[in-house]
Amino acid sequence: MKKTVKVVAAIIENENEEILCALRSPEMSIPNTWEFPGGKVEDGEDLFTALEREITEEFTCTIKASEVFNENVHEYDTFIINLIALKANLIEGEPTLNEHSKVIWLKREDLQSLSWAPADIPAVEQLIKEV
Ligand SMILES: Nc1nc2c([nH]c(=O)n2[C@H]2C[C@H](O)[C@@H](COP(=O)(O)OP(=O)(O)OP(=O)(O)O)O2)c(=O)[nH]1
Repeated sequence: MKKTVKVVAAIIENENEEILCALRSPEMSIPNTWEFPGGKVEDGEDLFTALEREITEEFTCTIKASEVFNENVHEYDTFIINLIALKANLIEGEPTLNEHSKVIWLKREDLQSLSWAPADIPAVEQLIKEV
């Protein structure tokens, strides 16, 4: 049976109404795809704490997660992901690359120009519909 992993991802919007998008590196799983940055929730950890921890680890900046925006279950070849996208605000610092290949800020209408990790498509579609 495939394992189900619970993953939190951050929808971070800047003052220009642009959303932070991160490119997974060739060394990461699901390489060279775009994602909302985040990672796996550890046992006993709440979603908000998990996301704030992951962003500090991966980008050396501080966010505050505010609310659940989209939740989706997607089956990959080797595992099932329960992807929970949370709205979040950048509190301190700017995203610095530690593991990812690239980050960019994109307007909602331009999000579909990227090659997203398949599990992220529902969150991308909801963002485009949002305004
Ligand atoms: N962070 C993140 N992961 C995503 C998204 N969409 C998606 O399919 N994934 C997948 C990629 C990975 O297989 C998994 C998350 O793992 P990760 O590598 O980002 O998390 P992690 O830091 O906790 O992982 P690890 O180092 O413990 O392996 O979920 C997304 O939008 N954000």
